[in-house]
Amino acid sequence: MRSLSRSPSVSKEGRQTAPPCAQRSRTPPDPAPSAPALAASHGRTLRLRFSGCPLRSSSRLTAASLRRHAGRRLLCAPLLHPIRTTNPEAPLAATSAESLHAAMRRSPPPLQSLLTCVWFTFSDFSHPYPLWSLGKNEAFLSIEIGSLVLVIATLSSKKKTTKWAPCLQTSGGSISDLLTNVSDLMGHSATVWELKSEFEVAKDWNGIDQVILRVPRGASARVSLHGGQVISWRNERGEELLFTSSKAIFKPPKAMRGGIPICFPQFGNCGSLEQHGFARNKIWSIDNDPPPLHPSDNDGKVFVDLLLRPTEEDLKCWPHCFEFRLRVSLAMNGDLTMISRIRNIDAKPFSFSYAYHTYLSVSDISEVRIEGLETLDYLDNLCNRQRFTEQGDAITFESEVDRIYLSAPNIIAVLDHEKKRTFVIRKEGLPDVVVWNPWEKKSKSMADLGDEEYKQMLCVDAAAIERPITLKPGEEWTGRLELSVVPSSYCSDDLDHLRGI
Ligand SMILES: O=P(O)(O)OC[C@H]1O[C@@H](O)[C@H](O)[C@@H](O)[C@@H]1O
Repeated sequence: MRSLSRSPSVSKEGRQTAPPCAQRSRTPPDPAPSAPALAASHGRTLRLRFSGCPLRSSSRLTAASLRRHAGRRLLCAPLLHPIRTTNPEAPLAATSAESLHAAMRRSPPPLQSLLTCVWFTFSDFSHPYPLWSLGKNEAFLSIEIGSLVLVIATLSSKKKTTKWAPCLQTSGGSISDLLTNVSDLMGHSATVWELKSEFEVAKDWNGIDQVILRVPRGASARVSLHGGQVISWRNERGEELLFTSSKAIFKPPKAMRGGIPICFPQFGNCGSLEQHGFARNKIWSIDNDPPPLHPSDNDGKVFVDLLLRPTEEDLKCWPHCFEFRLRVSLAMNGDLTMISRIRNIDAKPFSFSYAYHTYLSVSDISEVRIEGLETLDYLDNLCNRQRFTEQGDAITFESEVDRIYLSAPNIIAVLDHEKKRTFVIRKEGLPDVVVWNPWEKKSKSMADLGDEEYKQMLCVDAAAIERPITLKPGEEWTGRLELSVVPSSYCSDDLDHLRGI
C-alpha cells in the first residue's frame, strides 16, 4: 500500500533561501502501514453521513448512491478537462477521464480493500486534488475547504462505460472521517487514518532553522525558530499576505520587522522588560511531542509545534518558569492558525501581556479600512495611553495610529479596496486588538523600515494587554489567532453572520 502523503514533495520556496542540501524533511513519508496495523493503531468506527443522510453500513457506495444522498446539494464541477498525475509515485498517468479509467483498469490499486490516493490536477487548475479510489471500478475526487470535505466528482465504471458524476457536499468532518466512513461503508474494518503533518526545515543565512509548511493547493507559510515568528504566509497563487520590510534585519537578537512577531511576556514598553518582551528575540525549538490539542486542530492541516523555555538569562530579568508552546498550522484552504499555550510550571503565580504582532500586507494604507472596532474604547499610545472612544463607522488611515482597542469582538475584518480582498481575523483568549501604522515621520526614523513602506503595511494584533493574564502554578492559558483572506465582496453581511449578529 502506498503511503497517503498530504503534501506534494516538490519544494519551491525552500530553494530561495537555502541550498537544497540544507533542507530536510523532518517527517519522512509514511512507511506504508498495513491495513491491520492501521486498524490496530486507531480502530475507531464512524458512520458515513453525506449531507446529513446516513447511509446504511450495508449500502454499497456508488456514484448513484452518493448522488441520491447529496440531494439538492449537487454542484457542477469542471469534470471534462484533461487530467494528469502529479504524484511521481502515482500509478496513473491519464489525459482524460476515460484514459484515467483505462489506466486504473490496467493498474488497479494494489490493495483494493483500502482506499488509495493519487494526486492529480485538472489542466486548467494549478492545484492537485486527491483522487481516492474505492477499489477497481470506483473513485472519488475531493477537496477540502476548512474542515469540510467536498467530494467534487465520483468516477465509476460499469461494463464499458466510465461515468463522472457531479459532486456533493459532505455534512462536515475531516478527510480522515470521510475515509474512515467510506471504508466502514464498504464493509471493511474501520480505520481512522491520521494523516501526518509534513514540513520541511531549511536554514536561513544565519544558520537558524526555518520551517516551511505547504499544502497541496499551493498555500505556504514559513516560520523562523528565531522568535517563533511567522515570516511568510502565501496564498495558493503564491502571493505574500504578510508585510516584510525591505530593510528588515534578519539577525538575532532583534526581531525581524514584518511577519508575525510574538510579544511576550510584555507588550510594548509598559514594564521592566525590553520592548515587546523577550520571546520574539529567542531561539525556539521544534517540539516533536507536544501535549495533544483538540482533534479539530489537527484535521486537514499541516502544522509545526514550537517550544520556548526560559534560559538562565531570561530568569534573571523575568523570574518565572514557564513553557510556551506554539502551534502554527496551515489549513488546506490556506488559512493560517496560531495557537499559543503558556503554562506556569513555577511554584508561584505570574502575569503577562501578549500580542500576535501581525504585519498585514496591504495595497495602500489609504485604501484600507478595519471593521469590527467601531464604537469601542481604546488606549492611545500616542497620548500616554489615555482612554478614548472610537467614533467613526469603520477605521481608516490618514496619519500615525497606535492604539489598543479594548474588549474587541472575536472576528474583525481588514478590507483592502484596491486589492479587493479582506483579511478576516478570528481570535480567542485575546480580548484586545492593537492597530499600528507608523506613518511617514516615524517610518523615516526607523532604521529597518523604508521611508515609504508604511503605505504597504498595517499591524492589527490580537492581544491581551489591558488586563494581563495571570496563571497560578500548573495553570495554562491558550490564545488563538486564525487568519484568512476572502474576496472583499464577501464582507459586511457575511461578517455579521459570522459574528452571529
Ligand atoms: O519597533 P517595535 O519594537 O517592533 O514596535 C513597533 C510598534 O509595535 C506596536 O505594536 C506598538 O503599538 C508601537 O508602539 C510600536 O512602535
